[in-house]
Amino acid sequence: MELVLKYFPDLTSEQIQKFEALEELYKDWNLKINVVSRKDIDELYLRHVLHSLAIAKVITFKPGTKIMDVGTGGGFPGIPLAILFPECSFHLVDSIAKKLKVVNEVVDGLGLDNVKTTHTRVEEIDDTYDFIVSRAVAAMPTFVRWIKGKVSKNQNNTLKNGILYLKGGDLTEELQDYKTVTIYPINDFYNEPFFETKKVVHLPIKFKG
Ligand SMILES: C[S@@+](CC[C@H](N)C(=O)[O-])C[C@H]1O[C@@H](n2cnc3c(N)ncnc32)[C@H](O)[C@@H]1O
Repeated sequence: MELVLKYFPDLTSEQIQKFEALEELYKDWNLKINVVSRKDIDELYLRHVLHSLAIAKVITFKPGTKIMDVGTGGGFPGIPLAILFPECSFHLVDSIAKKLKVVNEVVDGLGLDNVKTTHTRVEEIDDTYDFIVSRAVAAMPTFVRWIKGKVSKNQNNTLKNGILYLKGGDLTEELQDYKTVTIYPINDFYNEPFFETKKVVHLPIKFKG
């Protein structure tokens, strides 16, 4: 938890209490339903919480911003972001029910009333969002196809509406077709070896009309 405070020193006591409660909740639920690997559970704050919150180093979501986390798995990046931005709404979607069982338990345990979850493939979602966040779900061309028509036009934030994706490695080839993409190396925000090759990718989405 000190790691989170190191990079997010302005958390409220309520946010600190929720981030502290996360570890216990995940440890308990992970014993029953394994959604987070053992190594990752031991380094939950580095590998999951801080990594998810890298998106918040790129953008401060304004109150009322509507966000979908596609392929949330055990709740990342959606749950840490929902704690950090309690006045934004988060829709966490995954195609595997047992993962969402854990997410629902954590959401209830933390009393996160700005989070809803849906068990479905994202292609089936019929709604629009200001931003779509994600980590480790699909290659960008596939991902962009999945979320087509799901990004809304309203722009109240500092970044243009679209995708904020957590990705690692060399992205030159995968992202070469996207002229409007911006890549933020996470080690510009955090000084931790774990993030050495990791990035936040912002891809604004054009919409019709
Ligand atoms: C490697 S896991 C990543 C989970 C989480 N985002 C994280 O980083 O810890 C990929 C997740 O995407 C989900 N997924 C894959 N394709 C999907 C789709 N079309 N719609 C919804 N979820 C999908 C899988 O069920 C899985 O939970």
